[in-house]
Amino acid sequence: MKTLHIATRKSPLALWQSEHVAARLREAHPGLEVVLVPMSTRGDEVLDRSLAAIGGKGLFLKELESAMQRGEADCAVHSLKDVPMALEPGFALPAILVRADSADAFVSAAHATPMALPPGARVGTSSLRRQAQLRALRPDVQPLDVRGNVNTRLAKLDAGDYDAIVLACAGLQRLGLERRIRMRLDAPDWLPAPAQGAIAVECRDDDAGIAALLAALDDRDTRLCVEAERAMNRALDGSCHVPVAALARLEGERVTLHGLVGSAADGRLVRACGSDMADARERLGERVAGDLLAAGADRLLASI
Ligand SMILES: NCc1[nH]cc(CCC(=O)O)c1CC(=O)O
Repeated sequence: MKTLHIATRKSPLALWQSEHVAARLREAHPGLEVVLVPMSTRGDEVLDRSLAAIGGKGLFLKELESAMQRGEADCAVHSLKDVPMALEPGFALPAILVRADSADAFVSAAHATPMALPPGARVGTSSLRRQAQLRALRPDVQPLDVRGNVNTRLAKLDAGDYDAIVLACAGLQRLGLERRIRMRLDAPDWLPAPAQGAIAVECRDDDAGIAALLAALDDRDTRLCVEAERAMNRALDGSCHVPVAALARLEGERVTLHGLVGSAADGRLVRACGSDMADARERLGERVAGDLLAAGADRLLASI
């Protein structure tokens, strides 16, 4: 086989994840040459506006997808939580790697937990999902935007711009920064982004040879869980643009899914939970989404 080219973003976390995929591919296919093709995306370059304002999650993928269409790359590595619920036509995700830590992390030098923050504390997170859950716990703290990669956000915390920030445990662990985690924010009380902690590999859907190579890295248990989470998110996307969080767990052949939608403005949260056989994971996701809407997620949207 020729050399496999992996398109990747250039942030330290993106490069770690792509090197990880490259190493797993070399193990799975001895003799296969794998190289990275690092590139910049609009989501990385435009840092002065919120992601929602410049076009959403898809911005991290577009340049990588164009490289695959031009034949400059065979596949691209993503954090699955940054991949839109509807993939661009012509692309597929043949590999979802075994999930790392899915939890969010509370990061602060001075304060051990969100409850220990002083009144009015400044907490850096641009994620409306994290802002809503923070305000539910501590209505008095001020969530403030912080864009940029993980290292940039930590540098802003260290410079005193914030009293604390919230990041994904998985990103900190991959970068060797696990010591920065003061407290894990665990499910079901605090829920992460759908598919947080899972790495996915994308390729063109007409490239059966590449898809077969990548499929060697696919982890069935992770896929079953993230498909339930993403089905829930997809079902809500049509009806509301509010922060969504979800986490599914597999026990035997049963998937249990916790979901919530929230308001970043006032910290109201609506929660739902359900469980079903793994085969019915997408219907489970849709059912939990329906329960969230029935429990008030629709009214929450109307009041925003
Ligand atoms: N939004 C950026 C992003 N995308 C994926 C991760 C973490 C790694 C993962 O979820 O697999 C992060 C950083 C963060 O949220 O702290």
